[in-house]
Order: sequence, then structure tokens, then C-alpha cells
Amino acid sequence: MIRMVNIDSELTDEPVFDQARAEKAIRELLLAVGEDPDREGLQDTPARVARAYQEMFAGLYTKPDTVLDRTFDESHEEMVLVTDIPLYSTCEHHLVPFHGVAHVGYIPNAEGKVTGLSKLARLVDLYAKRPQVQERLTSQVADALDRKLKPRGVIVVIEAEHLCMSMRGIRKAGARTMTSAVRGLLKSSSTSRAEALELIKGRR
Ligand SMILES: Nc1nc2c(ncn2[C@@H]2O[C@H](COP(=O)(O)OP(=O)(O)OP(=O)(O)O)[C@@H](O)[C@H]2O)c(=O)[nH]1
Ligand SMILES: [Zn+2]
Repeated sequence: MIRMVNIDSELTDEPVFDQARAEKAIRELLLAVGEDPDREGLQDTPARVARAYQEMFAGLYTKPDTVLDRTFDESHEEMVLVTDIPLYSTCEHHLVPFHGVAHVGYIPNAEGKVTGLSKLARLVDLYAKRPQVQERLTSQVADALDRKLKPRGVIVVIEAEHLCMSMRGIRKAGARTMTSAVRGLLKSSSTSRAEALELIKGRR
């Protein structure tokens, strides 16, 4: 069993990844759907799928705030916006992927406290690698930035396609879900928010 420390205050129990248990569950699932887990092509599948889930849920075992531990002062008080961050997550209702892009921006505080651009993408990645719903993913990214950088404003916009709506169920391939979370000035000032949304809309 791989034991990893969870440090996320939002999670009450300390999550651990139990490879043997996951393998057993996948084998059981194959039996439940009428497959033969012992046939040649499926022999290694439970172990493989278990490892894949460990990777897809890696964000359960990492403390989000550590991602933003390294900040620096750049005396930049205008908006910093990274758009089109590729996003792969797992819908917690059906355990199938939803994927798309995230746009993450913030207005640094008066001290001009900024973080490395890659850290915004790391934050998206971390929260995406959990069983999720898009709304929660969006606000978790916004709240983590708000908490750590204490910026004047934060905006997170996510556009995603949910495979649970494309490959099964209602089967509306191509339908995109948009969610946003705004904090601080980007919530209270419609001008600042409009400027951010304009940048997001007018990209490329
Ligand atoms: N709000 C929200 N809903 C989601 C998300 N991902 C999946 N869902 C929805 O979760 C709902 C679960 O509905 P249920 O009626 O319990 O499950 P279901 O019978 O499989 O639903 P269908 O997908 O309509 O076939 C569905 O409407 C999904 O579209 C998400 O990120 N946010
Ligand atoms: Zn779903």
C-alpha cells in the first residue's frame, strides 16, 4: 500500500492509495460486467487500471497550498492571466473524464506579490486530479489563490466537455459546460471583471 500524507484541510480523513484493494475491485468489476479477467488480454488490467486511478487521483494526496509556497515580489499590480490551461479531470458521478481548458487570473495585492505562472497550471492540475464536479474544481482553484496570494482579485473560468454527457446518457457530444469563480475586486467591480472576461474571450 502506498501511503501518502494528506494535508488538505478540506479532507477530513487522510486518503491513502491501496493498490491491492483497487486491483481487487477492478477484477470484481470485470467479473460483474460478464468479462473473464483471466483471459490473456485482461490479465494485467486490474493492476494497470489501479495505477491509472492512482495517477488520476494524485491530487488527493498533495496539499494545494504547497503549490503556491514560492512567491516573489514583482511590484506588478495589474492582472496576470494564464489562458487555455489543458484540463483533465474525473466526474465524481460517473468516474469518467471531463476535459477542456481553464483560464486563471489574478490581480496582485499592493505589495505586488506574484507566483510563478506554472504554479497556476499546477494548481488546476492538482484539484483536477480528484473525483470532481466542475463547479467545485473552479472554486477550489479560486479559493487557493485567494488564500495564498491574498490578491486584490481572482478569476477562474473553466470550459469542459463531460464524457458522461457525450459517450453515454444524454449523448450530447460537443456540449461544453462553462463555470466561473470570481473573488475580490473581480467580483465587486464589473469593470475589472469585464476586462478579464474580454481578455479570455478575445484570446488567440
Ligand atoms: N453540476 C454538475 N453536474 C454534473 C457534473 N458532472 C456530471 N454531472 C451531472 O450529474 C448528474 C447525475 O445525475 P443522476 O440522475 O444521478 O445520474 P444519471 O442517471 O447517470 O444521469 P444522466 O447523466 O442524466 O443519465 C447528471 O445530470 C450529470 O450530467 C458536474 O461537474 N457538475
Ligand atoms: Zn458524470
